[in-house]
Amino acid sequence: MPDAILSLSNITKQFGSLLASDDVTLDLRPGEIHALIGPNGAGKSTLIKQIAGEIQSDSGNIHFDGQLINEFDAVARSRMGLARTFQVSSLMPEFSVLQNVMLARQSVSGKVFRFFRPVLGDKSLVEPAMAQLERVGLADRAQMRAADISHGERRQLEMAVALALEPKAFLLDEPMAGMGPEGSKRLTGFLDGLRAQAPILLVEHDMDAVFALADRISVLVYGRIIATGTVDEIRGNEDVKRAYLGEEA
Ligand SMILES: Nc1ncnc2c1ncn2[C@@H]1O[C@H](COP(=O)(O)OP(=O)(O)OP(=O)(O)O)[C@@H](O)[C@H]1O
Repeated sequence: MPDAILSLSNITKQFGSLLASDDVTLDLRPGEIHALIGPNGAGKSTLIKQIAGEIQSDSGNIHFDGQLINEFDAVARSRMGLARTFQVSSLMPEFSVLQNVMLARQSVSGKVFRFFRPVLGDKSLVEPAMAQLERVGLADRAQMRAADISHGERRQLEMAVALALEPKAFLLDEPMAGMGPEGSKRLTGFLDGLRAQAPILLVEHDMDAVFALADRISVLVYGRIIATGTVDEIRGNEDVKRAYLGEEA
């Protein structure tokens, strides 16, 4: 079994009397899509936030790329190559589509700028940024303001920004949300290929996408992982059917 790039051991997080993460242990291995599913309020987003460093766990350890990262803040984790995407806040709406990707590129280029202007004038960033836009199918929108593109295109742009960061792992929180059937299909195909670049921890309610993509699935219910396994194992698991999948499986 290949070494995990990301591993959580015995993570707990309590909000008042609510145990949002209850002794969670899971890992993400090279080349895989590991889906995290579960009912509303099960604690999926809370877990992603702890991995990304946005909220602190009460106990447990998180290792990423061979290091214990419990004490690292979100910026440090993202610099290490942990890419959290599909947060609209990560885009700059007034900048062009191309400029958004250029800004992401410069953050990994090692150059430090205090202001945006020098970045946007750096011609060496244009070509790699355009290449990322080509990959996600957004090259023809390069000069539009990020604020003016469609919802689906914004998702593609977030993906291009994530790619530009050259991450070692992706954390994707409901990428299919708000997408039409056509958009979901396109994104599913894209994510399928993306796992070759970096493994993906995928939180998603769209079960068609999860069953099509996941190498492994973990099921979270009331903050606890009740099962981890392949698509077939999870579909056939009686506890999972009772707690979440019901007729859907
Ligand atoms: N900052 C907070 N303070 C108090 N309670 C919180 C906080 N954040 C989340 N919760 C609670 O923790 C539980 C888990 O929430 P979380 O958003 O992680 O679930 P989820 O599985 O992502 O749900 P969904 O599928 O609806 O997005 C919920 O009961 C939620 O109300």
